[in-house]
Amino acid sequence: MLKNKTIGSMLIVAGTTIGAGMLALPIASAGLGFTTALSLILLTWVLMTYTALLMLELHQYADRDATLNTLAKSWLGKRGQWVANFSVMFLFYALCAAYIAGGGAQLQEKLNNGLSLSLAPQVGSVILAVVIGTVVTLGTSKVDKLNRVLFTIKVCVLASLFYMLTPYVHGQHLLEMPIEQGLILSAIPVVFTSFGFHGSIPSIVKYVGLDIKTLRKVMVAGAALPLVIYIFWQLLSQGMMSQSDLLQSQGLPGFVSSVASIAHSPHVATAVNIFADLALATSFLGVSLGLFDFFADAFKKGDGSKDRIKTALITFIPPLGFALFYPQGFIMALGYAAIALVILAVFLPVAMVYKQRSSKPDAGYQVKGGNIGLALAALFGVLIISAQGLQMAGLIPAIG
Ligand SMILES: N[C@@H](Cc1ccccc1)C(=O)O
Repeated sequence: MLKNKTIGSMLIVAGTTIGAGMLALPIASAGLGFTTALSLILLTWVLMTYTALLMLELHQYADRDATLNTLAKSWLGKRGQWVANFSVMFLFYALCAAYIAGGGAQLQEKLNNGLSLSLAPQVGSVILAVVIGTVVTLGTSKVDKLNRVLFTIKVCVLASLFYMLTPYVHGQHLLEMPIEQGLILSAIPVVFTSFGFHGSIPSIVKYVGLDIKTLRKVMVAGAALPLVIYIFWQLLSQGMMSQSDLLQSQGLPGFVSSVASIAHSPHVATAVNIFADLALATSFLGVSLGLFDFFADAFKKGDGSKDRIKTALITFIPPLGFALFYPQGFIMALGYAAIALVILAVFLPVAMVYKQRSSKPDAGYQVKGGNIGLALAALFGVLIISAQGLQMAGLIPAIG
């Protein structure tokens, strides 16, 4: 059973991580050249795995169902708790709203085409929110089961895409250098967000139990799988087109049609679209699970069905409302999501672990790297926030 949960949890981590961010990667890193993009991806992966392990270092002394709210309260006091709660809610509501709006529109289009209906996009959003909301309310083991199915299909679709596209990769495209140094800074927040899953760590701890050895495996493997997939994805996207062609593609649909026309195959476009839908679905599952458990803890809701339904309403109604009434307002909110993610996935773990290590010198599990590791992680956090700030102020090119 535990082994089963270990694999399931690893897939929840990988499924949450591989989402909208991966779809944005080829365009976000278009002007970097393969080597630079690869270095940035590797560096971000190290950072995110490191901070996920820091979270485990914290969880080992806390209750099994502790969340960022309780951890921040005990290590950083009321103000820290406030910052933690605000960043979790901001990040998760923004992501859920974006998934509901984006996924809902895709679902509506499929229903209309498949069943010759003429539903409004909002209907798609409502259906998507109700389906995912029901699964999350039914419990983590149901999320695990659905996620396994979706994730397996997602990997198969991706594998067939890789198979179809590899012949079109040209080595010389991979040797291109960055077009403009500023583009590196612009790509940082997108790459960083694409490796994000940290809000779901407390849910995984609650599900697996406080077995730090197993949890470490879950985090390391769960973050390594996206790394491998992202590297292949970069090889394909940057190997098939020159940087200038990539830079000219108009968002994801433009990128998909260029790829499909290079491969002379409509199947490629279908596969990318299916993959995009599944990426949104698994990421939405993981993110809403994290938000659900966060609220259950914050409002002291139990695991009875009445309480779970109440928690589900707090989790899903606000982002659904935003998605229905302000479908476009989220591009901006997503820009800020990177900042909330730096707070939640870098600054808070670093600060809490620093405090915990000073008060418990003979700690059980301790991530390697000491204070230098903590300082470097914090420094990267500052760099990411600065990159996002410069982009918002219009001082470096914005992408996506
Ligand atoms: N990594 C996710 C986004 C995400 C960030 C932070 C937490 C959870 C999910 C994506 O690419 O879509």
